[in-house]
Amino acid sequence: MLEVREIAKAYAGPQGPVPVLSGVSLALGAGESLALMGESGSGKSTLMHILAGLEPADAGHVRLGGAEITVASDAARAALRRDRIGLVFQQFNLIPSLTVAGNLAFQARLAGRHDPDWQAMLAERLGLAGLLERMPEALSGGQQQRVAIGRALAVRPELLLADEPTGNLDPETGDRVLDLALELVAETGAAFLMVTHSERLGARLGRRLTLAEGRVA
Ligand SMILES: Nc1ncnc2c1ncn2[C@@H]1O[C@H](COP(=O)(O)OP(=O)(O)OP(=O)(O)O)[C@@H](O)[C@H]1O
Repeated sequence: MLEVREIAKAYAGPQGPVPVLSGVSLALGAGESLALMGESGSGKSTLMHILAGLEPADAGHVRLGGAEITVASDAARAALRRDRIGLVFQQFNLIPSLTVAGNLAFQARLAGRHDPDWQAMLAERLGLAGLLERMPEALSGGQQQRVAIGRALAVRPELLLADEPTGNLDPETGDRVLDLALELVAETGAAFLMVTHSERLGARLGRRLTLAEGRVA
């Protein structure tokens, strides 16, 4: 489903290109989960941005269900991200002017796949059914992150990418949010890749992959 081959990426530095990723490969099947770990600066966020099509790679391939993300145009990458990828960040990134219901529906509507029954089921499972008309500013951190997960899953993504999704939550709330995310990705058959610094959280995912200086350790 997700196939990553020999990804390379460098950023321009004052003395020439500084390599950040050097030949990173991985594969993730439907319903599988992977914790992406490694020290600060090892390239985790850069890899995640490339997988999401938010940044181009210098070399290598990312394929999601047969579609090539790496060589697609900016517009094609944006469409792939909208239609097939769910993204969850440490900062919940909800749209402040939309209610919880509006946030949940946002990406699915853009993708032309808004399904009120599926959204209602997600809201119920995520404990958001009583909060649908609230604005994000009136939610706790854990509630906001549950909305972000619901919004990402509402589109029924093939791939759910999460960058430190529980990093801004207290450990107990973070555990509950991760439990829900793991349950829902298992049920939807999405592939799930989560960046985390936490060995404890990483151990809860199916596999772990550690980056060190831009390579698979
Ligand atoms: N836009 C950019 N321009 C130049 N260098 C960058 C850019 N983005 C990231 N880097 C550099 O690339 C390296 C990897 O960064 P990245 O954010 O991927 O690491 P990370 O493993 O996610 O770190 P952390 O755990 O601290 O978030 C770092 O040395 C960083 O300074």
